[in-house]
Amino acid sequence: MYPDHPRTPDASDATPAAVPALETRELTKVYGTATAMYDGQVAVSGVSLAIPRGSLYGLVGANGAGKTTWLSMATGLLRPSHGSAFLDGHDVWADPVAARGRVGLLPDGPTMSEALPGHVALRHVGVLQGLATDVADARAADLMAVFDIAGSADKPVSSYSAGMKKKIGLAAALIHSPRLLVLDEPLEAVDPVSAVTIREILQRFTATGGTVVLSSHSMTLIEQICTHVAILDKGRLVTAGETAAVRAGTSLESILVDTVNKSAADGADTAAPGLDWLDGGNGVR
Ligand SMILES: Nc1ncnc2c1ncn2[C@@H]1O[C@H](COP(=O)(O)OP(=O)(O)OP(=O)(O)O)[C@@H](O)[C@H]1O
Repeated sequence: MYPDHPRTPDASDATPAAVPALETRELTKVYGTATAMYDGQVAVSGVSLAIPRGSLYGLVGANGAGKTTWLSMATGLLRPSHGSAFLDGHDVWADPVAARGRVGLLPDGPTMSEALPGHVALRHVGVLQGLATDVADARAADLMAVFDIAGSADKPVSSYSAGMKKKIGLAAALIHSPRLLVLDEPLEAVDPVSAVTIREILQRFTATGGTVVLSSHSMTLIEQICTHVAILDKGRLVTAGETAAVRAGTSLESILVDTVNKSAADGADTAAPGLDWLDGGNGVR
């Protein structure tokens, strides 16, 4: 039932297993230009992380923790302020063609021309990734069937629901059968049935030698399918490792909540306001 095209062999298949699929060293992003009045927004601060090949690596953190910024820098979508990133040992900025060809990306935002019908948009992505047109068409059809959006193949992507756009974005990330998948919140807005399918595809992908890095706010998803997990808080890497070791017998949710609460308490100079006025409409307006 799943797309079953073998990954195209290339020189990268000779990469030693010890070389991480993705590695960042001291990766840092400061948005904006620092002035006398403004320090700039430090979104990611000195994150060094190695993603082992064959792992299904989860990235978690509160809203604004820096997940999207780190993923974007790690894959060459966003230039870092400092530090470096490597895909299969290739420097993302010094050797962009070799590095970026290895990765299938589901970024936070549109990945294709949304004015095009879904199957045409996917064909374009496949051809841009070096596939012959007939191969791209066949894979687009396979992927749209698996993700249950084949019935909308002739409709423009702009007319798709949020979940359908997520699924066609995932199809675009998979179409060239990459070695590494980097997915920003792949299950956001996706229905439960499709979510099961996607989880199975990701697990199958790693079982056949691929590597997946994904961000998610679903601790259940991370606990159930991720071999490894990293926690970001306010742009800093708090902890990373095998999921069981990071959990250490407790839940990821409680670790994340404790981490965020502790750093909020450390940074607060006054107690957060309550919402006493939110009383079901019974109080004084
Ligand atoms: N283009 C930008 N310009 C300025 N600041 C930005 C920009 N993009 C993100 N930020 C800031 O960088 C920080 C990290 O944002 P980022 O989107 O990476 O977090 P995230 O962990 O992916 O959040 P979420 O879970 O809400 O998607 C936040 O403080 C955010 O406001």
